[in-house]
Amino acid sequence: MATKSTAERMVYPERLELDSLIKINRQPPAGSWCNESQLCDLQETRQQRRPTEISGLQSVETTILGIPMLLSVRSLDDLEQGNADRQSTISTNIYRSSSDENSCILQADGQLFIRQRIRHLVRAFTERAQRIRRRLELPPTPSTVSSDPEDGNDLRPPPLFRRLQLTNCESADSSTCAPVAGCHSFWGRIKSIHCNRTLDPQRYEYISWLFVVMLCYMYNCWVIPLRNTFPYQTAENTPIWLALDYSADAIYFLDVAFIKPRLKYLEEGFWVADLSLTRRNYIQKWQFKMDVLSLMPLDLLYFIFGTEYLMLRIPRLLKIQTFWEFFDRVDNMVSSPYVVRMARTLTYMLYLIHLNACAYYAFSTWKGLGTNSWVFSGKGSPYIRCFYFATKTATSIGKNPKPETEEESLFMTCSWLMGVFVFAILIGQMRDIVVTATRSQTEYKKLVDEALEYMRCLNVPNHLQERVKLWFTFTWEQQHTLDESRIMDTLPHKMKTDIAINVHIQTLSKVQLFHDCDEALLRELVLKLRPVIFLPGDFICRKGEVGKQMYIVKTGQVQVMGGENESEVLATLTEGSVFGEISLLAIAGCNRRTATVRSRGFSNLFVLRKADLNEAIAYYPDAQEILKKKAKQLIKQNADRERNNKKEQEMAEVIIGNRVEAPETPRLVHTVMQVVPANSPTAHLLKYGSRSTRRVNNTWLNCAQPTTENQVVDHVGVPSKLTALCRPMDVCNSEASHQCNHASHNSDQMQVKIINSMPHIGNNEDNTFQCMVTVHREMSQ
Ligand SMILES: Nc1ncnc2c1ncn2[C@@H]1O[C@@H]2COP(=O)(O)O[C@H]2[C@H]1O
Repeated sequence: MATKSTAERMVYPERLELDSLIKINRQPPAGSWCNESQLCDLQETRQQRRPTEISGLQSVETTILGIPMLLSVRSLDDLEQGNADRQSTISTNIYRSSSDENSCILQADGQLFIRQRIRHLVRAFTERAQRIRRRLELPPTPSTVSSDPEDGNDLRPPPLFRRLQLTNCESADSSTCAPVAGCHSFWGRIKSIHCNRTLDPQRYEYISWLFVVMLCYMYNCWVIPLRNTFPYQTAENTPIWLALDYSADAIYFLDVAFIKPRLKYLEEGFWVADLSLTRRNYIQKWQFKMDVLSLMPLDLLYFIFGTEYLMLRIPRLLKIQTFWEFFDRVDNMVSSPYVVRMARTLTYMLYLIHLNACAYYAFSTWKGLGTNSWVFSGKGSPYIRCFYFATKTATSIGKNPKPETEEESLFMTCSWLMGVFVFAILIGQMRDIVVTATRSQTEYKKLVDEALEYMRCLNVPNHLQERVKLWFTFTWEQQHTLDESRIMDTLPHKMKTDIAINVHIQTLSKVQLFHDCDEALLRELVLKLRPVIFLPGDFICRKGEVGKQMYIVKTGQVQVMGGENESEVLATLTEGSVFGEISLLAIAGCNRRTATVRSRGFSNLFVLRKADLNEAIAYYPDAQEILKKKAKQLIKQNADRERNNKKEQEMAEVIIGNRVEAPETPRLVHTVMQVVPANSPTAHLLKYGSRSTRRVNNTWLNCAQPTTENQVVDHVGVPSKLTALCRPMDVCNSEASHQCNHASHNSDQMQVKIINSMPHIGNNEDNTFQCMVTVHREMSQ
């Protein structure tokens, strides 16, 4: 192994050796190449004529087996150069004279040597490449998990969806074990551990096991000093205590023998899952020594000293690493690590008090229970009384009995010192934990207060203040931070992308637009998305504004408004919809918004700024095309819709106007009417006209009173707009607002034809309805 690595290592002294060898033995004249056949001849000659020289050379070759990289590269270059030269000149540069024989032999030796070296190098490189490949095939480390496409973080749509469907079931090593069915169940997981043979230290199964071992450790920590000092172990309950002790020992043993040696570990950034390696890794650790020591069977000495000699179990306390490991792992795993940290600090405090209580009781029994006012009187529950005393002294709360002897004074001094130093540190830690846990909330509250104070100073209307408050509340509820970027900015770019993808994956997987986009583009875009929250009724963008950003709906609904006065809902967009891209891409040659978009309820959107979008898609022409195509589709859709609307309105047009003086009835008609019977159809027709005439007449309505706003200023036949105020009772006794359509001009000679009208807006104070009518004069005078 050592020789091999020495051979592979390439060092400079060897280069010197080869250089000196070349210098001493070879001084090739320029252009003294020999061809292949000559080379063979020369080799033969060399073998025949110069055995000593060759052996010398061979020995030198052996010494320079580990050719330095620099030299090897140079030699390779030389060789390549030589080969190239030889291609062109070999036919011309022949072995010229016998005086060059020696140099040619050396040349051949050199080439042979270089060939060997190249072969050796190739072999070494191949082996190294294979080794690296094998490593890369190992399972990824947690830090690479999120970016591993195999793991489902590939942003291309199909894997995206696949990722959502991925189960947590880790397939067992196929070489050793078939995949475990139903691996979600506890037993499935246990089986999977058995099949995999090694354990992932970050998995729940291992942490659950750690919890069990930690409980055993706590049991030992608490019970050993307790039973050693307090009279809680009696002849009757000794078997129970022993059973508990040995159960804990059994768990210790299982941990040391079967669990810890199977733990995967990280080496050079890769998880090592080979059982022999994991075992070796554990054995080499300091923890292993401590674990083995903790299992020291000193209890065998019970046979000599008796079972009440609990100090023999003190080595069990050496397994403290498990306690720390458990809390560290849980700290990384749970959503509120503050609780875990508090629990750990509290455990330390309680344990110190426990030890102090045991010491106080031991001291009291040594001095004699109740012998003076300081020692424990022996009345009541000894443990509770002593624990109370220890708490008082450690925290310096309450009145402590005065020590009467030096030993007692010494004990009290130690207790107080412990209280001052150790407890002060622990309580300080607790305060830090609480402050950290609530810091973001405190900051949020401060910000809200500042914002409201500012608005109050500026006399901002109350309803607006209420909206701001609502925004703060909703944003906090949704994100638990007001400045997401502050947290993210501390992370490396790669990790930020991974997190962003993980966070936004649900939404992005629903964005139809991204289904056809390049994955790399998505990775770029995802970091540039900024979350924004809109309240019900908020306008996200308005028609005609300059478009500076586009949006993706994360949650909630937004409405695209269009038509006259933007009262028509063109579309309701939900999760995964994209809007605002038309003006960004300046499709119709203009960068204005083509529609108004407003939030229906509370909406969570992602915003993508124009500059970011342009920067990202600059290198992705395909994506640009897709975006443009989709934008064009929308524009076309809107245009079609507008055309259809116009058509419908034209179909529904109503001609209204003032009654026009009927022309004088011709005399002939009067004569005919006198002749025909009064009830006959002819008389009816002559009197009331045909059906169609009647219909038209009926639509000539006696409408609203004229208002000053009624103006028709256009030329004959040219449509124009006019605002009519109509009283509902005047408008054909109708009550509905849409009857504003029937508003007319009061001009005697004028009929107006409504070709467009705006729906009812609302009634004014004087009980009139306002509507906008587009008219053109049908006839006049
Ligand atoms: N008919 C429609 N259906 C859905 N979305 C639309 C429709 N018309 C316009 N939009 C979107 O509303 C956006 C308004 O701003 P833009 O014009 O930038 O981009 C527009 C489109 O993304």
